[in-house]
Amino acid sequence: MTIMFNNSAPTPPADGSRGERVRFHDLDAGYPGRPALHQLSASITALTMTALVGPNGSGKSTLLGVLAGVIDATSGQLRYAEGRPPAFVPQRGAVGDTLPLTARQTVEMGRWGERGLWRRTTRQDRTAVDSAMERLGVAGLADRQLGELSGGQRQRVLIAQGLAQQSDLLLLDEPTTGLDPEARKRITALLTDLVADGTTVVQATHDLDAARSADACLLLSDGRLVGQGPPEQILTPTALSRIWQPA
Ligand SMILES: Nc1ncnc2c1ncn2[C@@H]1O[C@H](COP(=O)(O)OP(=O)(O)OP(=O)(O)O)[C@@H](O)[C@H]1O
Repeated sequence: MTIMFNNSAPTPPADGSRGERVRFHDLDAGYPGRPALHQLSASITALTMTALVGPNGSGKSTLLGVLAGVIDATSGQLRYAEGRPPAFVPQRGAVGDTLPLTARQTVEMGRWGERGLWRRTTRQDRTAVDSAMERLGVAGLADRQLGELSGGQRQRVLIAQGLAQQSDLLLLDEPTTGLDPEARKRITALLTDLVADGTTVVQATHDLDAARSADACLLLSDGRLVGQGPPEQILTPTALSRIWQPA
């Protein structure tokens, strides 16, 4: 497995086209005794929103994990354009309810990669945490225990943790799952704003409205990439019914 970094910055070239932020080729990945991704090749355009779509078990979280660097690919190539290390927002259900952490402490964990566990918090850390919490509308929840928050509040705290990392590449695993339609819309609008502000966003989602508002979709089925392109070309009724057909 090769991981490469190149020197093309993720800013749009003068002709208005956008560069690639991430490219992968023939990527295989999985878990002991269980291959989950097979020969995936695609690119993520900088400063766009990409939706990873597919049925349960199709490999969306595994692909996000590989892009985030928390799961090792077993073969293939993964190339990042120059930029900061990705920020990863895991599925809400993957974060324990019983962790004795306040909302603010949870967001502060987003700064660990920058400052390490032991260095004292700097003014820059505090500013990053404050601004992420304000942007997600969770500043008023700072002292509440994470486990006491509603699903939507907890989701916003986790996204704030991702934002506090101040990366230009934000990877989110099902950020709108389990939320009411209003909360889903708010999070989708926020992600769209982040793209406009210079972030490349990749989200795994079962929310077809969110996927349709993305710039590009990667459609997965059984660990294989079966479609990539603009949502109107990929999320067609035929493709969706074929992929979601009961076995
Ligand atoms: N920790 C794990 N150990 C072993 N196998 C796993 C593990 N996590 C996922 N898998 C398997 O890898 C495959 C892909 O799972 P993955 O979680 O990436 O799918 P997904 O598309 O994100 O699913 P969902 O929509 O249900 O979240 C599935 O067959 C799944 O059973």
